[in-house]
Amino acid sequence: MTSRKRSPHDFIFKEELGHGSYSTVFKAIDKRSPNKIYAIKVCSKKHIIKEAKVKYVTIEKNTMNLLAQKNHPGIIKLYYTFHDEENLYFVLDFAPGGELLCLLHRMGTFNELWTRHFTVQLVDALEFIHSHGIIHRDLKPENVLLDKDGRLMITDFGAASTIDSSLSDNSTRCNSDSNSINDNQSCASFVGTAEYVSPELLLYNQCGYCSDIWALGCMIYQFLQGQPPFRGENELKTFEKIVALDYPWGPNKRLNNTTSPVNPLAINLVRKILVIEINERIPLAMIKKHPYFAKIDWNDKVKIWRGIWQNPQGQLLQQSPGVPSSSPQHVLPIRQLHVIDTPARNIQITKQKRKKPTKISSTTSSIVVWRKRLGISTGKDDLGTVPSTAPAIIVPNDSNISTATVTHLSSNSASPASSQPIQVQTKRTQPTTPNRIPPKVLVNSANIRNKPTPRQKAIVPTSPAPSAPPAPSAPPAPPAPPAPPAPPAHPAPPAASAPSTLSAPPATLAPLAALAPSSIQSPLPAPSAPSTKAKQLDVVTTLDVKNMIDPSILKQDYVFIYGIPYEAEGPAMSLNSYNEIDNDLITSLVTKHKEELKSPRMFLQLLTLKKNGMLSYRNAVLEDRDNQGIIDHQMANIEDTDLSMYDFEFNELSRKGFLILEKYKNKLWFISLPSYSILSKIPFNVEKSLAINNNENWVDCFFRARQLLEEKQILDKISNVSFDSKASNETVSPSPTSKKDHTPSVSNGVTPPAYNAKYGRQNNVKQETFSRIATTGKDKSSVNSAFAVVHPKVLSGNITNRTTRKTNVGSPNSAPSANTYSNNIMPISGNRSTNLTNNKHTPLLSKRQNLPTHSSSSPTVRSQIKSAGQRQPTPSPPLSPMEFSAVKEKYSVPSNMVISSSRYEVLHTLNNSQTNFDREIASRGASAAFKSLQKNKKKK
Ligand SMILES: Nc1ncnc2c1ncn2[C@@H]1O[C@H](COP(=O)(O)OP(=O)(O)OP(=O)(O)O)[C@@H](O)[C@H]1O
Repeated sequence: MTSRKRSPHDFIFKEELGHGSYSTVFKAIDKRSPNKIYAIKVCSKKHIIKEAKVKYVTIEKNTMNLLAQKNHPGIIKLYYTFHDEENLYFVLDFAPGGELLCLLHRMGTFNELWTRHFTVQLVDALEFIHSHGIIHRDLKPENVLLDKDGRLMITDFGAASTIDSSLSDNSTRCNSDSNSINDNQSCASFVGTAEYVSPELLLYNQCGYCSDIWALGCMIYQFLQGQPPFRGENELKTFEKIVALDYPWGPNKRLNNTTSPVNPLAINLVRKILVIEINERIPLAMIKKHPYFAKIDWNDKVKIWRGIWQNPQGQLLQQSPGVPSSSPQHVLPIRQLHVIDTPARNIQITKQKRKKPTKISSTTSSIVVWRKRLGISTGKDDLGTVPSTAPAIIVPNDSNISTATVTHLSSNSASPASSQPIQVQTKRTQPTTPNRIPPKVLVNSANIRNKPTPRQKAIVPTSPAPSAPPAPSAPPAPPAPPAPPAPPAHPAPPAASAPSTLSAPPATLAPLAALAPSSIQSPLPAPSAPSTKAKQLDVVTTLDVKNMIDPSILKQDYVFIYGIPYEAEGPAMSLNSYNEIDNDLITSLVTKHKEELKSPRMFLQLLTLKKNGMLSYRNAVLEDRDNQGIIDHQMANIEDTDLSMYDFEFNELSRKGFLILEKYKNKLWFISLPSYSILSKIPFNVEKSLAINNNENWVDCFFRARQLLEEKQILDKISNVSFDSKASNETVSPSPTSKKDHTPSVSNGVTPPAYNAKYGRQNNVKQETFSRIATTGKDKSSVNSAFAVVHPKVLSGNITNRTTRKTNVGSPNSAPSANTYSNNIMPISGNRSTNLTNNKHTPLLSKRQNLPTHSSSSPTVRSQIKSAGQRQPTPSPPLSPMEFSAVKEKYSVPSNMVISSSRYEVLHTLNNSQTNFDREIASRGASAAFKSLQKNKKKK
């Protein structure tokens, strides 16, 4: 690490890359050497102290300092640290590829080659970390970032712990066949993330290098299966699964629904890692010798540390033993992945695919509660009563349950239980239904479909007219409709998206299992009759399917619709200034039409959102009353780049929620959700209950629709590409650094993405994707003032996501977890009240919260950070036609590249405004209207 004193003034702060529980990370350029781009982690001192995070910051700094002394490609390097009155600053390697988790979620699972490639790098990096006496303790795909070439870099050492050097020397730490265990106080505290926490920490308050290895095993599994092995409905259930080794294997399932068998060697490796007994858990040294890595030359660091999209097929990532050569290899070409190498990566498929792993808080309450429940002593960290004996862990009766004894490893017998062996009933073998649907899905399925929601109850009349004609608008249930696809927002357990395969054993695995060396146990259980549980699942699924009205509908419900025409006039404004302006525009229009909006409408409309993105409505009353057939009025297509969505709580008398859809140059659509009381007074018979998914929020479903479309586009592309040498020789888009030099209209450091007009337009690529997040924070207060504006044209707008731990405000790579949209969703409503009655208008678009304070930094730095964080507009330099074509040429990308929304912005802008780049901007509609509105304000 360089000792030269640096300060915030030495850097130009650009856009925010994300934030963690106690920090915000910005991209920054070194003023002294502008070619150097860093990630600067800014930690507000006040916040750190208030949230009692001092310990973690210190650990992180010390650990990274230690590791930075020796360069290792697999570790994010800490270059400088400094502080001012307000903040601490960590200057780090910039990882433009974002989190490995994002990549994984984009792809669903990694194929054989990628899994091995990343695992090899993880093992090498982990070995390096361990060789310095450091246990990471929070290894997970979220804490692994990617550099521009797709090389992974481990980060987030806030939970790290050092092994007392007296306990083991270098050779025994990681190169020997033993797994060191550390039971010193700091090491045994509860840190980590529920899904990746090791059994020794859960059971004995202990962790060691072996705990990182456990997490590595979880990650390998996740690469192959798309989600971590142990995931319960809550933390406690997750812990139960961990100590019971309860995890299923299914085929490697890709986003395009193709499946390929999992290499039995990989399964074997994971099984050797996910072992409760730490002495039996395979150590790193042995992992390297595992047949899964038979062709890896661990000494060839250059080869090992090639970026994933630098790897020509067949070199490092050779076909491995155990996998038939005919097995499908979906390897993206280099340029396909370049999309994540730019700030413009905001395709949201993935994050929505998962349930956010729960980070175990420093209070460790979950583990303490869990242990207490099981009567396990929590040793010195236990604040509760200590039982005299440690009872067996109870897991549900299952034919696969075997009993294993986990001996207590601690020499420290602080608690009476610690000297007792703990009987753990452990599922050593794979469950009989490898493809079983996770309980969560069953619960959802049953609950959602079979139990009426409050709203459903409300709209079912107490005494329906017996002669009521069948709903004319209800399309007949198709004879064998496909089961509803799992919402993209859900993690993709193999069976979740294909309920029809619930009880079927994965046939694709069978031939592969036969190929496995005899020493390797087949991952497949012997085919057995489906369990009662599975049968129940089938019944539920069948019922669900029968009950489905139209599988193409994502959501359908009764609403009041107001279409308010407005004129888009006045000069255009820059994309970057749109957000704030737009907010005011909406506020103003709501004010203007408040009387109209407040007055209840006579007729409810049945609003329908289809999975293809089409939004239409029909008059529920007329159709229902007169049986006149369905007249669907098209409103918009969700993927329309000119469409934006807003969502805020209306909270006025009977109104429950409020949603605005804006269609450029057309109308503002105000969609109001009727309250239960209104619904119950509806005079007509709606008991046919055309409502579908009415327990889900509209905006969430819009996101889902977009997500489905996005996924489809990506899958279309992925399925069309092949990974050959030709592809790898083609030009790779410029690095973010080089782009910058020629980037027009760079505000907040968001470089214009590359674009290919020919491809984007002519091939009918839907470039528009999701939005960035406008505002969010971990704490409720920040979220409460959040208001998401989603506008694809404005660098894809903003989404507020109250459940996401991290939010990359201003960074397109900040796509919020897709899962949050579908599971926890409701990104925004409830917090953005527009009090029309009092005629007070809370700003609809709140400023970003949770930023570190910068008041004591220099005005320049402050303003840089501020502008980076708050996305204030910066003037766009005009481009001459020649410059324009140079830019266009420079950023043109191969035709197989996914174009995300930000790319589209530039594409669109360049396309439409060759001569007046800085004036003719894409969002001419509402933005222009608002300009005139602003003028009016000024006049007043
Ligand atoms: N070096 C980096 N390069 C690029 N992006 C980064 C870098 N470091 C962090 N980020 C981004 O910023 C986000 C926040 O990082 P940070 O380390 O502050 O939080 P975290 O470690 O993920 O959270 P916590 O420490 O609360 O668990 C990350 O999720 C990542 O997306």
